Amino acid sequence: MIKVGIVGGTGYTGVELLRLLARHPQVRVEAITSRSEAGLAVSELYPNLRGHYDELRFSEPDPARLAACDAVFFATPHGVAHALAGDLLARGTRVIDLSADFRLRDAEEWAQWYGQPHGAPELLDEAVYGLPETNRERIRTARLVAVPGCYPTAVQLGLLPLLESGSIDPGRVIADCKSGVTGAGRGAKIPSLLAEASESMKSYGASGHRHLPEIRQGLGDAAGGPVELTFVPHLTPMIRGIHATLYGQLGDDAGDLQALFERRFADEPFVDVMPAGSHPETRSVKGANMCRLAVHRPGGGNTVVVLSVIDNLVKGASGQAVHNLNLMFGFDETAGLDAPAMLP
Ligand SMILES: NC(=O)C1=CN([C@@H]2O[C@H](COP(=O)(O)OP(=O)(O)OC[C@H]3O[C@@H](n4cnc5c(N)ncnc54)[C@H](OP(=O)(O)O)[C@@H]3O)[C@@H](O)[C@H]2O)C=CC1
Ligand SMILES: CC(=O)N[C@@H](CCC(=O)OP(=O)(O)O)C(=O)O
Repeated sequence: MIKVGIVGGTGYTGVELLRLLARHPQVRVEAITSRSEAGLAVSELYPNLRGHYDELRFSEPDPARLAACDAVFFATPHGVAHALAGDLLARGTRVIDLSADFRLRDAEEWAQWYGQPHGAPELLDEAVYGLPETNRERIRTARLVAVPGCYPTAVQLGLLPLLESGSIDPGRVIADCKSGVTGAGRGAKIPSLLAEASESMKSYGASGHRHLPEIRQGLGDAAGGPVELTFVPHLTPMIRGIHATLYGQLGDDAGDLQALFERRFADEPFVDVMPAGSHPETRSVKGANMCRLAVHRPGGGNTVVVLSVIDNLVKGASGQAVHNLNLMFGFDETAGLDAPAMLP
């Protein structure tokens, strides 16, 4: 049994960590922080957790208490892990960061996209990008893991087989993505109000979203060179879910794409390549640590269309974070993560 801490326990990804870890046989949540709810019992704020964490209360972030844990999750806005991760690592606590603080390898690029200087550039060399489907072996020994963003997870998984095999032109890739409103976090924001977000849909960040450099970095690694990506995110009136529709231009010698995808993900417990002709729905992954993919070649032409769905809070954040924890501590990869999706 290991002890874990969660910084940012009142947000959507924090409470999702609690829900998943409640079923984890080898993990005990020892500390959970919130500055605004310090002193409150977890089960009082989140009655769905009654009976699971009855002794646990939110507390102010206390470095000594966090350092007594084997691992600490950061489910906080960007910048928070920059400030605290170095101290925890120095005291022997491993860090799993759900924010974007350590996802980009280049501190200058991070500063440009996040509008503030990188707060811990000295840790970037040892940070491991926590996409198990590409980095499994490095994650096992990592002390600091940067859990990928939600859009970056859905987009990279959908494009990896095509770019790794050189099947598509890396100069012309399009990712048209839709997210539910929990992607924007639990903080009060006007665009997340029911009257603003329901019965409507809109794009945002079309000329540059902060996930663009992260996705480009990952796809570039897969392709072995730069990838020109057009990425347009949209806000849709659903609570959870990401739907990515991905377009690539095939070369003349593209083979059996269905077989390519099935081979690439044959041993992956959290990627499901659906039968040819499928159209995965976001509700088929709601609450589950799963990415469902379908690959299409409309009219047998040169454009490949990949459909990729995840739950932004599970495979797009907290579930993937627990998967990383399982790898880092040598647990069964699926521990705490074997629940199927909820339908409807
Ligand atoms: N929502 C999603 O779908 C996804 C989110 N992420 C990332 O995960 C992180 C958390 O997201 P989400 O759960 O949605 O965010 P929320 O806004 O819902 O929650 C943020 C949490 O962080 C705490 N917090 C805020 N500021 C600080 C601070 N300065 N020091 C310590 N704690 C702080 C808050 O509690 P309090 O203020 O009380 O301390 C709260 O518990 C973000 O970086 C986000 O980008 C990644 C993938 C998907
Ligand atoms: C709907 C919505 O607002 N989504 C967020 C992305 C989700 C997220 O939390 O970003 P990370 O994965 O990088 O942490 C956005 O576009 O900024």
